[in-house]
Formats: sequence, C-alpha cells, structure tokens
Amino acid sequence: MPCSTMGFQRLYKVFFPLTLVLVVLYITSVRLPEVHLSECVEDGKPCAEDLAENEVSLTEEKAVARGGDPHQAESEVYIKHCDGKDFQVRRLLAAFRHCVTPEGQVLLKDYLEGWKELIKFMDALGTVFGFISQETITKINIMQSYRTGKHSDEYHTLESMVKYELQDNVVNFKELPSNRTPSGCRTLLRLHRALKWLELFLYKLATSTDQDSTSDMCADAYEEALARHHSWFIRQAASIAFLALPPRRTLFDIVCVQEEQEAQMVLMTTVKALVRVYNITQEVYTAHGMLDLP
Ligand SMILES: CCCCCCCC/C=C\CCCCCCCC(=O)N[C@@H](COP(=O)(O)O)[C@H](O)/C=C/CCCCCCCCCCCCC
Repeated sequence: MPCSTMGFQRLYKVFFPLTLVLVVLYITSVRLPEVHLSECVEDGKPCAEDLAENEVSLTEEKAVARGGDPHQAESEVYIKHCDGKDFQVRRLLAAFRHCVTPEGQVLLKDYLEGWKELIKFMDALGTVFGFISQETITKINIMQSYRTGKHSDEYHTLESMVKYELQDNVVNFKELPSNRTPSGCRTLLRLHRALKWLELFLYKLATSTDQDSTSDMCADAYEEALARHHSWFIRQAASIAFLALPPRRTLFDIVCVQEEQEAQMVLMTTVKALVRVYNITQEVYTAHGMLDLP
C-alpha cells in the first residue's frame, strides 16, 4: 500500500474519533441552552404559579404500598429514603407506580414526575450526560405545556390525550412540519421508547456482576431499544457518552444501595414498575397505529 494512503488512513483513524469527541464536548458544554424543568409552561415559559416541581403528587408511602406484587413487601424493605441525595429511587417508584390507575390508565402528571426523578439521576452523573438530560427536559416541558395549557382536561391521562389529539387532528402521521409544536402523542412516544431502554439497562445492571462493564450494558440496551430511532449523529454522541458511565458500584451508590441482594431487589422492583407502565402505553400506541410517529 502506498505510504501516503497509509498515512491518510492513520490520520483518519486518529482524527475522526477525536473530531467527534470535540463536537460532542462542544455540543454538551457550549451550544445547549439551559432548559429548566417546569411544572407549568405557557408560551414556552414557566407559569408564575409554578410550584413544587420536584414533588411527587402523592405520599410516597401510599404509592409504594400499591402494586399487588406478592414479593413486593420483601423488596420494599430495601427501598428507603436516601439522606443527602437529590435522586430518590423511592420517589421514582412512587411516581411510576401511581401513574397507573386501578382502571389501568396512565396519569400523565405522575408519569412525568417519574421522568423528572430520572433527570436527577442523570445530573448526578455529571456534564457528559448533559445533552441527554436536556433532551429529556425539553420533552417533559412540551408535555407539561399541554398538561397545563388551554386543553389541560384532555391531558389528564395518556388515553384522554390520544383520544383528543386524534380527534383534533393534532397528530402528524407523515412528517412534522418544522413550524409546528410536536404533538403530545409524538413527544410521549420518545419518552416511551427511552423507558424501554431504561428497563433493559436496569435489568442488565441487576443481573450482572461488578466485573461487567456498565458502558457495554448501556450500549446493548441502547442498541436494542433506541438506536434505530436515532440519527447517525445522535448514535455517535450517545456511544461516546456511554463510555463515561461509572462502574456498577458508583451507580448503586446513587441509588443508595450497597449489598448485591439489596441492589437486585431495588432494581428488579423498579423494572417491574416500568414494565407495567410501558406495556399499557405500548398497547395504546399499537391500537392507534402510532408506534412510528415521525
Ligand atoms: C434506578 C434508576 C437508575 C436510573 C438510571 C438512568 C437514568 C436515565 C434515564 C433515561 C435517560 C434516557 C432519556 C432519553 C430521552 C430521549 C428522547 C429521544 O429519543 N429523543 C430523540 C428523538 O427526538 P426527536 O428529534 O424525534 O424530537 C433525540 O434525537 C435524541 C437526543 C439525544 C438522546 C440520546 C439518548 C441516549 C439514551 C440512553 C441514555 C443513557 C443515559 C445513561 C444514564 C445512566
């Protein structure tokens, strides 16, 4: 092979990943505007009476006690309040459990509370995950603007939202015109897909050992659940962020669990709560042919 071609290939191998890393760093640290979570958003701004953005809408105890799982009592012992931490797995569980009503509907307020708690987890991981966290906040804020906007009654549950948006022709099945605010159905679909990633990732985390790489687990779950829905650029940025994931024990620390058995219980309990919400949502989207909304 001619020397110049080899030189070019070597340069390409070094400079291409380097450029990608720099672009990602640039996007995560410079270009992203700070987006804040808002309970109530009108015309893109938080409402004056934006209260309690971090509170779960029901007492944690009441929600943690729900669920009907025969093994639940055993696992609840491990799900305790964690002093001095922003992220509380107890709140996460309460929100994702309580969002399912006894009739099997999904309450959007609690569903979004669950997502807000996940953002705290990502924030605890540092700035490399900033762009993922910002993207999640953007999606939550769109949903909040519908939930607290003119037609708030229609955005009480997932089911009422779908019914309203389909009747009102708000949902775009072909392509999203750049000047239109994405529908609630489209926005929630993005979160719904990411919930599958989370379920897979937490399951892998629960069933692995300290020798396994969290980056690999994360990347595998991403490949299975999300990658096909993302552009090439997002996939590259995500795969670089995954490399920065700390070891399993550091993640356990954020969840506030130490022992292996304790960690497994907490993670599997969370997986169960997520699966329940995921399956209901998946059924609703399937029934209306909305799994591929552009
Ligand atoms: C016991 C609890 C532990 C919890 C640990 C996990 C916490 C993180 C939870 C979820 C994070 C994922 C949120 C991703 C939302 C993505 C929404 C989305 O897909 N948006 C794309 C499409 O939007 P449109 O363009 O169609 O409007 C957008 O293009 C993507 C943007 C970048 C997102 C990259 C996603 C990467 C997913 C994997 C997250 C890894 C976080 C690692 C934290 C452990």
